[in-house]
Amino acid sequence: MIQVDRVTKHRGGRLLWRDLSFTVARGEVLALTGPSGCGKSTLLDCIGLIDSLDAGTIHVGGTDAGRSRRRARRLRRDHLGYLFQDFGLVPDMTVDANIRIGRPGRSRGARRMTTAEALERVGLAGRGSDRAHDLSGGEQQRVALARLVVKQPDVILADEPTSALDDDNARMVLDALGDFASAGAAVIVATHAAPVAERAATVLRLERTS
Ligand SMILES: Nc1ncnc2c1ncn2[C@@H]1O[C@H](COP(=O)(O)OP(=O)(O)OP(=O)(O)O)[C@@H](O)[C@H]1O
Repeated sequence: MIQVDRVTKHRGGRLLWRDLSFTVARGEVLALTGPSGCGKSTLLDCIGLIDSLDAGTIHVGGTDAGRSRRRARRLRRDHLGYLFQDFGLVPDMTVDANIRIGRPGRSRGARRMTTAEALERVGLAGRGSDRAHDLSGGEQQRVALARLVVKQPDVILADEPTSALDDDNARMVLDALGDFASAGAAVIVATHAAPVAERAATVLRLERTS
């Protein structure tokens, strides 16, 4: 589902990674680990088509967006889903509106779940008209999960998704990521947390180059 081929990236004059290649299949969870500053978030951003490479290619579902912004936009809309450490919600918007940002995505199987059903799935039934900024951190990450539940993307990119959460909410997020993979998504998680990496089928450790 994700094919990373000989990618290279510099930041601020420093080499982050050179000629890096790997693949992530549907149903697979890959953990990206390594010391602070080694470029985990940057690599996720490149795979998520919100940052650009210096060299190499990344295919998402067989398509390389290359330099085409339109193709990148389509791939983001149709295939990619994100989960961030700081939740990535629009604070002044309602929970329902935040969940709808993820659509249209791709509906796997039969009917797409409604926002109300997705909220029930993540334990937030009836909270759709609350403003995102009125929710706790754990609740906000549940909203971000509900957005993925509705969108059902083929690829989920999660950047330190549990580091701002207590143990119960962290476990819920990890269970949900496992469920997305079981349903056929390719999942990549950047993390410092050993329990997160332990759940992944594959661990890719990046090193600091200097
Ligand atoms: N917008 C930016 N402009 C210039 N340099 C940046 C920018 N964002 C990050 N960097 C630098 O790029 C390098 C890689 O950062 P990145 O956030 O990808 O690492 P990371 O492995 O995810 O780190 P952490 O584990 O601390 O989150 C760091 O040296 C960082 O200072």
